[in-house]
Amino acid sequence: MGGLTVTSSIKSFGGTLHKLSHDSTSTGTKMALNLFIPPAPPREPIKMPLLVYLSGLTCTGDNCAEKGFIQPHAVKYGIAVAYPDTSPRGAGVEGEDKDWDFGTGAGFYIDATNPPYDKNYKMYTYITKELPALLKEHYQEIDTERVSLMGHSMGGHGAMSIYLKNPGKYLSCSAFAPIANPVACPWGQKAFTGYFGPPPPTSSVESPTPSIWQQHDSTHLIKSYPQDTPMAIKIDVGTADKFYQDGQLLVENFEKAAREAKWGEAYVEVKKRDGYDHSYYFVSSFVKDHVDFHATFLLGVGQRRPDGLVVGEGAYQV
Ligand SMILES: N[C@@H](CCC(=O)N[C@@H](CS)C(=O)NCC(=O)O)C(=O)O
Repeated sequence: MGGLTVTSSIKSFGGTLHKLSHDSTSTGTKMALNLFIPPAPPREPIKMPLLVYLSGLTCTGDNCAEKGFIQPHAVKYGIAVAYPDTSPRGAGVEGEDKDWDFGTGAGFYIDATNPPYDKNYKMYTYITKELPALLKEHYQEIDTERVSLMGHSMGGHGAMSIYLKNPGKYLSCSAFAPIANPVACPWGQKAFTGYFGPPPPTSSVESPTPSIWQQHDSTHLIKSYPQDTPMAIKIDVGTADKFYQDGQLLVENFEKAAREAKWGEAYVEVKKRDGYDHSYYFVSSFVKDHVDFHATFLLGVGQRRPDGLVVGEGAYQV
């Protein structure tokens, strides 16, 4: 895993944003990472939980740190926030810098299996294994067992697919304008072809074994998510989002699959936001709702959902 370099530490909303860099064993490259730590571990010896924010196409960990405004809400609850990068950078893979929606800045939070991307494009392992281990080693005040996922666009796909692929591991999941059905949209099809190889053959009979494409598609994953496992997903999408209008997000396909799998609104909440676009003006407008939602699960403030589901056993009170 290697050491961690603190490039700078910047005070923000009473907490500190640490700009970090480390040599990644998953990607074989140096990875940059932002980590926001609220003012003080508020309730020692209880550690602070972690919210991981996954960014969209072309982003680094800086976009949301600079204009997502999660920090004041994270300070209120005493939650640490990690903002990882969206891909390896400078891996030297041929073609990785050709397009803005594939390769550099577009890692899709999967482990590529298709050469030449299969050596470095291992963002799934990076987010699920290396990142928590790194933070556990270097930031003892963070509880890497209490983690929730949040993301935007490609990062919404990352948050949802990682949540659904690991039932019960993450406490909650939320997404702004997620790529919710990548196997069926141009962005996802391009990325999955490059990272996994050609699309799986289509058949009128649903195969019992999901293809590698389906194994990373939230709309497919929710169909087999175990009914006896906690489920907490919150999604917002703007009606003036051009990518939504162009069929890149397909949130309605995910919502339909969720309802067909009997997950009602108390478990999978989807809100259409009238007139909002795809940008951080949209993300920052609803970020408070998302952090409030995650705090319910991360801190166990003892809320009971309308369906009777008790969320978060009171670790401590806000
Ligand atoms: N470069 C693309 C847009 C990419 C884009 O909108 N990326 C979103 C995530 S999918 C984003 O957050 N961009 C960075 C920003 O707004 O700060 C274009 O020109 O159409």
